[in-house]
Amino acid sequence: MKRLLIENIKVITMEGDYIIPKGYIYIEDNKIVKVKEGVYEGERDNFEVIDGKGCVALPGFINCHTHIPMTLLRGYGEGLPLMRWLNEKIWPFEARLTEEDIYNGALLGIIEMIKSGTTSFVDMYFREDTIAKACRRANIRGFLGSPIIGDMWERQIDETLSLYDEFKEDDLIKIFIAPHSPYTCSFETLKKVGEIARNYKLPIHIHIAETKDEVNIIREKYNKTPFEVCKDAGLYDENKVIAAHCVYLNDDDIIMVKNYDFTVVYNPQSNMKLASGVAPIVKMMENGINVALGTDGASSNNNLNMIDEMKSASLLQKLSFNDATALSAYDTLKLATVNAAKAIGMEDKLGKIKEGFLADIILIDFNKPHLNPPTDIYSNIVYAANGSEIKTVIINGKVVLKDYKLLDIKENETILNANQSFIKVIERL
Ligand SMILES: CSC[C@H]1O[C@@H](n2cnc3c(O)ncnc32)[C@H](O)[C@@H]1O
Ligand SMILES: [Zn+2]
Repeated sequence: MKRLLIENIKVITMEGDYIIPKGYIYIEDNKIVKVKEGVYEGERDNFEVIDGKGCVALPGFINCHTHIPMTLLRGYGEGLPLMRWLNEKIWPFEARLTEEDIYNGALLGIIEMIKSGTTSFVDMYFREDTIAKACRRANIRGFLGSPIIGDMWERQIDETLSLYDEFKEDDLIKIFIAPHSPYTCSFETLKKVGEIARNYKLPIHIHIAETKDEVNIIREKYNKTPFEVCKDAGLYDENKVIAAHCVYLNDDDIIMVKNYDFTVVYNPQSNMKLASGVAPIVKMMENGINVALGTDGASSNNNLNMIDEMKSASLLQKLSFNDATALSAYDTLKLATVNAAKAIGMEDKLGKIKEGFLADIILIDFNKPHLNPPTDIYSNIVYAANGSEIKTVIINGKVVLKDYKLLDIKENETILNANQSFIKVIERL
């Protein structure tokens, strides 16, 4: 059995607002066995010990909406709104990606995420089998959905089912079903996806109501809102749904989705960058809808940093509702941890530092000028931190980042490979 002890540590448990001012976290294999105030007094033979002095422990962040290999498209297709961005720049580039490029982009994204405190991500992209390999290489949790989009949907559903077969016993990888959106999937496709999700108990990961253009396209085709179309196709019935964006929803949509197991994933930076709009997150939360947080792909953000995203998330709601009390720092932290764990059906295993939970933990180094004085640690993490303070990252009980250094992955080589992939794709265009 592997034993890991983190001592002299302040712990933000995310169990209510319970903070342990100075204590220890004791981990056996991949589970948290003890979280306690004070000094560990048991025996110490065969232990890995981390001194957490000056650090704050937090559950690892769960990025609930990504397209991880899109790190290769960082800075590509700048300055366009969604539909032009996709049609003119992104989709032609993606059509030329090889499996190797996808692996290189995924590994680059994964190390960027680990170094900024993310320990799980919910992804939608081509070749999730390859992305799973990158997850295993880096020891990160991936909730992976192979896209269902356009006319090839029957073959794409088969792909999802074979991935499900391959990974159903996996510790780190879980397979989701991922219809791209109501504007790129037919009604028949959405119906079939709903059925498959029910039969195999696969959570659904989809984009809904991201832009006004989408709402207009759907209104013209169906005379309904995007949320109504998905409901009428039976997508929500008995299924767990994780819907990215949800910028444009009316009061009836809000009342409708709150009756289902439905999580809205707020992507503030992507929505600002593509000028898609501001999702009414405060209103959704007041109505009891679960809200989580995602970065979206690196091409519409342009990073995968959840600390950065939290700051935008909170500030944008305050500005949009003209209310400084809106989306507090603590509630914003919940979007990236507790609410995210609920979104992926892991609320009894992830999102808190709690006995019996999986050991996905990050240590934030508060010995930094910009994090002092530590008057309000929630506010310092959400508004003052920038990700560069993530000193140690533990995923599934394994230390993957220690003293700011990745233990198992060569960072420079990963960067080089991704840059070479980008150049090769451009040559193929
Ligand atoms: C078919 S895999 C996922 C697909 O989605 C594209 N994408 C990336 N960001 C967005 C977004 O904000 N809205 C809609 N689609 C998006 C990505 O480029 C892939 O083609
Ligand atoms: Zn997206």
